[in-house]
Amino acid sequence: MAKFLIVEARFYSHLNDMLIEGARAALQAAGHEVEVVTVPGALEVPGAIALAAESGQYDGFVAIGVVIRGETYHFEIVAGESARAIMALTMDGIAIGNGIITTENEDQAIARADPKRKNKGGEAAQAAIRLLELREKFA
Ligand SMILES: Nc1c(NC[C@H](O)[C@H](O)[C@H](O)CO)[nH]c(=O)[nH]c1=O
Ligand SMILES: CC(=O)[C@@H](O)COP(=O)(O)O
Repeated sequence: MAKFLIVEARFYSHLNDMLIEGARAALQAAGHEVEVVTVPGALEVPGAIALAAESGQYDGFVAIGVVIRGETYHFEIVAGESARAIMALTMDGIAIGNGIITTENEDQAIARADPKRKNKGGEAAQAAIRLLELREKFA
């Protein structure tokens, strides 16, 4: 059994609830322990994961959040920079699944957050589980 931390950017609560449901189900089905912490937005997720990884208390991480395009360039910054920073942490050997969905509108986000539809939360959890397996295989 491993210990996973879900770091959620709670910008759209109802969508996060679905993403977390999917992620938690996948992690628990694989026999892992799950904790959840909350940050304001997707830009804070990589930093929170870095802090938690430094603590040595967790084996893997799932980033959860929703970024929906608005009127300005800020979508590109929030979506792109959170993904880039999470990828950089992954390249440092931290097992992270990225479940921060980035969409043009809420309908697209609902389809991807719903565990009974595209289940992107569960998908991200499976990715984190696999990366942890590989880290242990290559250790
Ligand atoms: N617009 C969205 C944000 N914006 C907030 C940023 O993530 C960040 O919290 C703020 O800039 C303070 O540093 N965050 C999301 O997760 N989703 C959005 O749609
Ligand atoms: C993704 C965002 O930053 C977005 O929610 C903000 O909307 P806007 O670009 O209209 O300020």
